[in-house]
Amino acid sequence: MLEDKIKGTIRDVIDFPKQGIVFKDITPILENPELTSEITKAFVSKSEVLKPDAIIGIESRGFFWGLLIAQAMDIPFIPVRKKGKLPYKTISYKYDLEYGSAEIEMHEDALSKGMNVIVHDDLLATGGTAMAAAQLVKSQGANVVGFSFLVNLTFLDGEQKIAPFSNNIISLVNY
Ligand SMILES: O=P(O)(O)OC[C@H]1O[C@H](OP(=O)(O)OP(=O)(O)O)[C@H](O)[C@@H]1O
Ligand SMILES: Nc1ncnc2[nH]cnc12
Repeated sequence: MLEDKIKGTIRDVIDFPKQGIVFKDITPILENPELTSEITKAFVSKSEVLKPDAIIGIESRGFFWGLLIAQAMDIPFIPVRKKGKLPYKTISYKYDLEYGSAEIEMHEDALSKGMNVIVHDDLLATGGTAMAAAQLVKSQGANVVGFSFLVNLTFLDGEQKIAPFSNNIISLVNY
């Protein structure tokens, strides 16, 4: 089963980046092209029914599959980046993380009104990051038709935070 293969490949790193955090390191998956491609196909088959016009990928680990999914679906990929990284005019949103706080940005012309998008990231923890990205989407008059994550840390209840934007929450692996 794909979930077992993913779980068997993810590496737990204890106390990174802070004491008490068990960090889910997905980099061993990226070293396995076959598994990476299998994951892309799984995301695409679960995303197709939502008929998105674009995939929003969140820096930095949301870029790994975000672009692969968008390419496979032949739709645009839109990067959401940490503050100060995007060169053109931006809109921004501040949020809390499992281990700190951050601010993310999107180019102000990246979305147009009425567009339907999926917000993608590697991992859902408290949901602060995905919610911030969804806020950026909504502020542009576009719609979040779903979220997709490789990993959902269900014990942190991130789904509760993002469900008001869309109930379509795809996750390939749950802990
Ligand atoms: O649901 P949340 O509590 O908001 O946490 C999830 C976010 O945290 C991680 O990113 P991180 O900020 O560590 O940055 P990175 O992807 O650049 O490593 C992860 O990739 C998600 O973006
Ligand atoms: N425990 C965790 N592992 C990997 N990425 C994370 N992002 C937020 N919490 C995380």
